[in-house]
Order: sequence, then C-alpha cells, then structure tokens
Amino acid sequence: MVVHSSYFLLEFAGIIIALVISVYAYLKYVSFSYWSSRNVISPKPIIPFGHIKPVTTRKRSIGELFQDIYSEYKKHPIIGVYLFTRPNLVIADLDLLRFVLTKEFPHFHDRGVYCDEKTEPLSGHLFSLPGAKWRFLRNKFSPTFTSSKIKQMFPTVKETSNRLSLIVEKKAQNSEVIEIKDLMARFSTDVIASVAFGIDCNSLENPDAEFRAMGRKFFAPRKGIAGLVFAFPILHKLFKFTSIPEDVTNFFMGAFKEAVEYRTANNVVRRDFLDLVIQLIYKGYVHNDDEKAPLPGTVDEQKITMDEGAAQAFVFWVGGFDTSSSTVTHCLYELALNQELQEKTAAEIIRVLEEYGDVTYESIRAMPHLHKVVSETLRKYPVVPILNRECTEDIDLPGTGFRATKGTKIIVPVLGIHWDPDLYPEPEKFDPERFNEENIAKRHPYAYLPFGEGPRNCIGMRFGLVQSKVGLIRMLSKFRFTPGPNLDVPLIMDKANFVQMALNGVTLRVQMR
Ligand code: HEM
Repeated sequence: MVVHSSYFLLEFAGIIIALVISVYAYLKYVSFSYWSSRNVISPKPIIPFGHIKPVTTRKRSIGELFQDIYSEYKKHPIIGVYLFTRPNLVIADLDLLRFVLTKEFPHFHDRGVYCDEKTEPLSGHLFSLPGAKWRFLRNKFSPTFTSSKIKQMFPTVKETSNRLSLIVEKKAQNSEVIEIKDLMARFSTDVIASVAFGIDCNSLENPDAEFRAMGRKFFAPRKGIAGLVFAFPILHKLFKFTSIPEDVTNFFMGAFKEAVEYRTANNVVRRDFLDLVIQLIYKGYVHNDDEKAPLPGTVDEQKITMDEGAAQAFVFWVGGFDTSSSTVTHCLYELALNQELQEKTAAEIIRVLEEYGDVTYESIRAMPHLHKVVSETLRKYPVVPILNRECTEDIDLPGTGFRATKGTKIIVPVLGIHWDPDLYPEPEKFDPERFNEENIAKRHPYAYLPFGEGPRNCIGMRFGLVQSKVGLIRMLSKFRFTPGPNLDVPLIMDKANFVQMALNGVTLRVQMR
C-alpha cells in the first residue's frame, strides 16, 4: 500500500515537473521569441510576465513602464515588448508615429480594447468601438464639439466655476489647507454631469453626491485583473468580467434615459451635450450653428439608438472629468512651488478679466501665457500616459524592415516622449517657455501628444481645455497657493492607475489675493 502511494506521488511529481518544463520551454522558445524571430529589438522578458511585472507589483505605473523602455531603447524606431505573453510594438520614432497615427490611419484605426455592446451597452462608446461603427459615431459626434457648440455650453462652465470660487473663498479667508485633487474632481464632475446628463448634481457642496461616488468607484483600480485584461481583452468575454461595475452601469443608464425622457416630454431645450445627443437620437444629425434645417439629402440622417447615446454621454463623463481635474491640479501644484510664475500667470489673468469685465469664451483666447502654462502642465503630466492602436490591415513600417500584420498591438509611449531630454532638456523642470512659438517651431509636431493625434485624437480637446482654463482662471484671479504641510515634492504618482494621478492628493494652502 505504502509502496503504491509513493509510486503514485513520484509519478504525479514527474508529470508536474514535465508540465512545468514544457510550459516554460513553450513560453521561452515560442511565445517570447516572437520579436527576436522578426528581428525587432526587445528587452529581456521575465517568464511569464513578459515586461509587465513592475506594473503588477505596483513598482511602476503603466505609463512609467513604457517611459523606462522608451528611454533605454529609443535609438531604435520600434521596440518589441510583451504584456504577459501578448506582443506589443512600441513606436519610438516620431516620423513613424505620424505614419501610424495620421498618414496611414486606415491601417491602424482601432484601439483593440474591450467593447461588447450586446452584453454591456455602455462599453459601446467612441473610445473603444472598432471599425465602421466608430467611424459612424465619430462623424455623428464631431459637430457637437465645434467651438461654437462649446461656446453655447460656456455659461454652465462659468456658473460652476463661480460655485467653486465661493467654496475656496471660505477656506482662503482662514488660510486653510485644501486637497485640490478632490475639489477639482468635484468641479469637473458638476460641469460634465450638467452638460452631458442635464443633472445638477452639486458635488462641490456635497462631496458624497451620487455622481461623484460613481466616479470614484469607476476609477478605483480593479485589483489584480487590470493588467491582465488590458493585455488580453478576450478575458472579459471568457470570464464575463465587465469593464464597468454593475451599479455604475445601472446608475448611468438610468440617469441618461430619465434625462432624455424628461426633456422630450417637457420640451426642454438647453444648449448642452445632452441636447445634441437627443438631436442625434430623434433626428440623426445636429443642427448647424445658424440653426437652419439642412437641405434634404445633404446630411446623413441615420439616427443613433438610446443605448448608443447613453454610451457616448458616459464616455464624455469618463473622458472629461478626471482628465480636466488632473490638469488643473498638476498646474496649481507647479505654480505653488514657483511663486514668481504664479504671480506672472495671475497678473495676465487679472489684466484680461478687467479688460473683458468677466471670464468669457473670448477672454480665454486673450491669455497666451496661461495657454503656455497649461501646455507645459500637460507635457510634464500627460493625463493619458500611453496611446494605443491596433493594426487593422497589413502594412510595412518604413525604415524598420518590419511588416505590421493585422492584429499587431501598437503602443505610443507619450510619457517617455514628453520626458525625453533630447526633446525637452531638463524634463523635470516646469518651463512654460518650451511652448513659445519659437520653441514649438523647433520641435517635431509629434513630440507633444497630450490629446493624441490623427483622426482618432481626443474629440473633447477644446472642451477639456476650456473647462481646465476656467477652473484655473477662477482660482488664480482671487487666490494665492503655497505648498501645504503634507505635500509630496516631487509628486508621487499612483502606480495602480492608468491615468496619471497624484497618489496622496495635492494639499495646498490657499489665501486671498
Ligand atoms: C484635459 C483634458 C483631456 C485630455 C488630456 C484628454 C486626453 C485624451 C487622449 C490622450 C485621448 C486618446 C487620443 C488618441 O488615442 O489619439 C482621448 C480620447 C478621447 N477623449 Fe479626451 N481628453 C480630455 C478631455 C476630454 C473631454 C472633456 C471629453 C468629452 C467631453 C473627452 C472625450 C474623449 C473621447 C470620446 C475620446 C475617444 C475618441 C475616439 O476614439 O474617437 N476628452 N482623450
């Protein structure tokens, strides 16, 4: 009996060892030889992580991982990496970036991220949709982001910024320390909730408002699986992982449908994103700015569904609130550390506000220094630290000898490029003059990618900039910021978050001017 069971144990151990050796050999000689067999330079992978181990152990964020790889291998135009066993191609050469993002966009028009409209309707949004469906919706929605449409939404941004100012004023009168990141997230939550869902959620006064709570929940890192599902979107389908927590989905679907029904039943017309989405649902196109109905046959009148509308309102919220609030937060942080620059920026703002009477859409354009400061903020802290694309049709990548085949995953290391000392000397230095006309002209246009590039760039760029600048104008025209006692200098970024965000918040002391 004893002899039998020890044979069994030995056999079992032998099978396990043989299995482990076979898997190891397969990974090493098959999976992880993908790049070497195609003569593409690749850092040595760690089995079974490939190159993603520092992210899974929270030593580096995903943006920092690709920054490290770019910095070390940037003399090569393309670099092969593995996210676990999944090959991804990093593009390090700026001309090649232009080729992928713009010139040959039809070969790279997808992101290759999870999207399953049937089981998760909110996942069918512009950011993740592939192919013809993306093109259809991007064409439908582009007219909703023109400057004249954004101008119509300006009063909402301005009114919300007044409320922001009142809240900060109470703190400034006693020279209190405030946590800027959360405050700004509440400001942009209120703006987006109003323009995309028609809801006055007032998270500025009520930090626990449901909209804000749902935002926190959606952006809370989903432990363990985030890196895996980014590398293998198929896991969503296999294991029924949803990309959005169920209660977040129910909340947004409900809020959107209720708002649409209320406006249509009561004939309410407000000049905001929701109104434009309603036009796309009921008419199939948005009115021209001159408000004349288009001639029959001159526009595509194919309507969008309620679910498609809800998914876009959702992505405007996801794409709009954290990006803008992080931008304002990082900017105030840098200005708190550099009082001279803060005074210079405030002086321009105060002078222009006196000239225009108040903050207006036009007054923002009269603040070139503020624009440089915001540009440098987005250079040093690109909220989206990598871009990604998927090759949708085989094509040779010029100057590399490599043919990208359908399905090849592409990564653009934005953080690495923005911190490249050959492009931006002393990259850790905050210097808005990098964005004066002369310096911009000297740089490659693809050396600056905070909003991406090409036909699939950020559709909300104008709105994001307006919202961020109005927040800054309100803050800097009335208040002075200095570092708070617990401020991390330099900022420590949250390694678990895809977007660039300060781990411990940004605490600044605020005083009246
Ligand atoms: C400072 C603010 C913002 C930053 C830094 C930012 C950044 C980005 C970046 C880097 C991308 C990817 C572009 C690419 O792959 O080439 C993107 C895509 C997108 N953004 Fe923004 N964004 C901001 C504000 C907004 C706002 C306010 C909205 C909506 C109201 C928005 C909606 C979107 C959407 C829908 C996409 C996907 C576009 C597509 O694939 O067609 N973003 N954004």
